Amino acid sequence: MSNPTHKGRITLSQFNFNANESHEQTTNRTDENNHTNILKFEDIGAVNYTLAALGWDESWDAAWRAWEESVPEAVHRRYGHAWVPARVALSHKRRYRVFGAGGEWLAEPSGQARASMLTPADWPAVGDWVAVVPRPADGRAVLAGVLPRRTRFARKVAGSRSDALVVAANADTALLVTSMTSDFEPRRLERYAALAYDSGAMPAVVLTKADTVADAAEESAFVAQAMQAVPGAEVFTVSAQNGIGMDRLLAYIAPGSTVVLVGSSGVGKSTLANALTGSTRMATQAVREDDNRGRHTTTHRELMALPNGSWLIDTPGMREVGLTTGTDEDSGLGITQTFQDVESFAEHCRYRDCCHEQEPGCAVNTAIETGELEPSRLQAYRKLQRELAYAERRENSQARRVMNEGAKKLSKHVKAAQRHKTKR
Ligand SMILES: Nc1nc2c(ncn2[C@@H]2O[C@H](COP(=O)(O)OP(=O)(O)OP(=O)(O)O)[C@@H](O)[C@H]2O)c(=O)[nH]1
Ligand SMILES: [Zn+2]
Repeated sequence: MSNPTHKGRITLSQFNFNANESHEQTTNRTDENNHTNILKFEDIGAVNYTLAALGWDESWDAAWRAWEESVPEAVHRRYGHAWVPARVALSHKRRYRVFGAGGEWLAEPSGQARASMLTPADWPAVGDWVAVVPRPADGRAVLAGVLPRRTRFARKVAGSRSDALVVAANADTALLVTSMTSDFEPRRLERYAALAYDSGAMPAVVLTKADTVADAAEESAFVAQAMQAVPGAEVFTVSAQNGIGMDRLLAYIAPGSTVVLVGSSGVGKSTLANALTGSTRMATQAVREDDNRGRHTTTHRELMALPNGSWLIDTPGMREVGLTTGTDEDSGLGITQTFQDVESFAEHCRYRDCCHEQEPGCAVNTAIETGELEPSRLQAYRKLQRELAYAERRENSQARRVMNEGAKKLSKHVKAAQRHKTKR
């Protein structure tokens, strides 16, 4: 596969940009993005990828055919002969910068597509594969549909609604980034791992700032704790400062695959993204191009090509991803996978509903007594379960409120209709 390369130059018009797509509080990072933006491309065809280079494979082919079959006849007649697959590289207020075979377009959903986007989670997200109908004349395209996602990172939309907004789609790997400093916090790593498993992406741990670690022994201690926090995950130690460990990390990221960075503020995600992409310019650093008119150029992309032919998703939204429960039956799956060790002991508890408190025959407590299991693991497990239970309760009460409101409205209607009837 040939290396994807960026060609040409993108000129950005000043546009009030809020990458979060909703009018809510933004992070510093998004604030910095507020005035750089995306919509005007002077150089159509500035990128030139093949579908395979974008991550397309046989199973996407199958998904594409299934999607085409699901599309109503009328839509087929209107667009069917002209639509092509493309991948969302940047999203902005329900407009999408997409990469397709040999070009990029600014895509907007058709009325038909819009009608099928019932909740925010149905809207396209960075990393999504979409069907677009390009209009070669002006670099724009109609977005006709979104292919079902393999994986998704979602976060709650701020406010009272419990809708989730997808901030990164179709990532194969989630790099859980944390630094080997006093910030290091195994419990947080566990939470991020649960999040990754829930998304469907495979977690790997990246321990940053290796240059600040005193010696090999200290580094091994960090690695050991990370391995314990995320059992079975690969652990990488890197320094973006001196480049140590970067080759090993890059080698782990398969060509054609998509990785996403997950981690708290300040752990070095942007620096890592820079080091991985080999670029010195990032989202936050728009370079002044034409002082007279105050224009800026930037290479800012949320879907970024890595030199080995893989893709990195770094969206501002990823920085606000929190624990979401979701309503699908596999919610809680993430916890199970993050706490494989705790749960494998729990299988041997005498009682199926054992809470691992004081119950007789509790295999988890036995494992703690024999030193096979760290007490902190059980504490973290309980804490995460409590948080999930809390989130579920909150969602349920929200659902009840919505239902109550609906019922009130309905009874108003019924009463009004009855009054109307009796009048007549
Ligand atoms: N010594 C050292 N410092 C680093 C390294 N990587 C990042 N830093 C520093 O850590 C600080 C935070 O790095 P960022 O890359 O901005 O962290 P971030 O995770 O993107 O933070 P947010 O943008 O707030 O989410 C900066 O001062 C970096 O210079 C490293 O490998 N070694
Ligand atoms: Zn037990």
